[in-house]
Amino acid sequence: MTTVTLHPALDSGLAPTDPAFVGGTLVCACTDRPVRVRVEGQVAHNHACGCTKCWKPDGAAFSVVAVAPIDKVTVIENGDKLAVVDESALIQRHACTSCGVHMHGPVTRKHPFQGLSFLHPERFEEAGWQQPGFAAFVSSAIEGGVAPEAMTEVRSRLRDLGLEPYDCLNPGLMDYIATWTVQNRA
Ligand SMILES: N[C@@H](CCC(=O)N[C@@H](CSCO)C(=O)NCC(=O)O)C(=O)O
Ligand SMILES: [Zn+2]
Ligand SMILES: [Zn+2]
Repeated sequence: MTTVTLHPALDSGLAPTDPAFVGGTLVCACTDRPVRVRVEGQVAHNHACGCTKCWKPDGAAFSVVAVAPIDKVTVIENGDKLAVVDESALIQRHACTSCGVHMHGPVTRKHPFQGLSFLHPERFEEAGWQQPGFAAFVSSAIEGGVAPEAMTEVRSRLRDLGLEPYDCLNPGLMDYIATWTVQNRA
């Protein structure tokens, strides 16, 4: 049986979250002119995501992705290297055109997540960022190439890490989306 690589920040156990983390700088993988993005404050709702849209390190089946308010996220260096991956997507993922790392993903459209930017906190130069709390879009990992037969083991390993696996978002976020939908009916 081949063991699926979940993600480098998951496979060897989660690092501690620092309650005093005040923010930091995300850096892409380029050695030449890396893109840097400043984030003020701690990230929220960090999760492992199995969807095909989120950026993953080479060989990883999951991304690690969190949110911060758009106004707390600023591109500070080499932003000319960024391009939007898919203009039609809800999350406007800005990727480094040299190394491919997604550096920020604002949601500006009318949506429950409007005003949030999706970030990959493992790209922080600093330690202490909020660790993932659940696993989302787990079944979508099959779309990304994980063998269906491996999914029982994948879900079991996620649970062992304390990351309850869901095939969409977690119940708190799904309830939030549904509540917003009711309140915003035309
Ligand atoms: N099966 C699809 C799912 C893609 C998807 O819906 N992804 C979610 C989660 S991304 C981070 O939590 C989403 O909200 N996407 C919005 C967007 O991508 O703009 C697949 O795997 O492709
Ligand atoms: Zn880069
Ligand atoms: Zn995703």
